[in-house]
Amino acid sequence: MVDSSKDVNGNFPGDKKIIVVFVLGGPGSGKGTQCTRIVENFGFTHLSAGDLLRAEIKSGSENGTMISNMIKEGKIVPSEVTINLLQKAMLESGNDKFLIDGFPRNEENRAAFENVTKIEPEFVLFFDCPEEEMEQRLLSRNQGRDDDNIQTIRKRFRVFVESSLPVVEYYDMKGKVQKVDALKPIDEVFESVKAIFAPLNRAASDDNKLHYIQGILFVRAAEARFECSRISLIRWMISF
Ligand SMILES: Nc1ncnc2c1ncn2[C@@H]1O[C@H](COP(=O)(O)OP(=O)(O)OP(=O)(O)O)[C@@H](O)[C@H]1O
Ligand SMILES: O=c1ccn([C@@H]2O[C@H](COP(=O)(O)O)[C@@H](O)[C@H]2O)c(=O)[nH]1
Repeated sequence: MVDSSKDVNGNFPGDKKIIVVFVLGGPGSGKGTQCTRIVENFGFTHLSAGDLLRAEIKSGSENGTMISNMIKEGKIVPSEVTINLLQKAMLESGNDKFLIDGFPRNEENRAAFENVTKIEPEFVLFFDCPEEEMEQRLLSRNQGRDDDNIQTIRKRFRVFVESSLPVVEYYDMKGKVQKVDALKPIDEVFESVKAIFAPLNRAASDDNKLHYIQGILFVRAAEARFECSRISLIRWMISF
């Protein structure tokens, strides 16, 4: 169901802070695996751009054949298609915290997303893993994906180095990249990930406390104003 607090153009209202974390890393670096754990522990909604594109193919959409051909070749689907799917999924989720996994894939994806949504990522979670390890993981993933074959895997690696790494470098220049050693076992990788997300929870809890204190002060001020008016009224009545 679409959240009615969003406007008809699908924009998030200006006063609502939307938190977006881009999750990037080579194919098979473990992005999806770690996102599942982040969702369980930190209340984010996980949006895998690849999963959304695969669902679009299955839905029988008019873009299905084009998307399917791009995926088989390891190529990047046009920005407007992916951004549309992401925006729709964000609005439908009702959440305000998102892990956007496997996007932006190139500079054009990045600029288009920021232009359309006006959202800058909180940070980029970057899973750093050697190609040999990623290749082994993808070849034994066994999820029946059309692109988990050695020919397409090699193409995906090339696209990652040529088009996606520059996006990571762009955000690194802005001091927004949190790099994780993804070669370690799953549990150890998640220990590093937890350390990155924990401060976000603390900031949210501090924010809640601040709002609570502001609420109490507001009530006390209202009570004081009421008391002053009551005294003025009694004085006025006595003066007769
Ligand atoms: N730290 C790890 N050590 C060993 N295997 C892992 C690790 N993390 C994930 N895997 C396994 O590697 C495979 C790829 O992981 P995952 O699907 O999470 O990667 P991904 O980065 O999301 O891949 P893609 O970009 O292709 O969608 C899976 O079979 C997963 O179980
Ligand atoms: O933003 C995106 C994300 C994905 N693609 C295409 O999908 C495949 C698979 O992506 P995964 O992240 O591994 O699930 C990818 O190789 C691209 O062909 C895309 O075009 N844009």
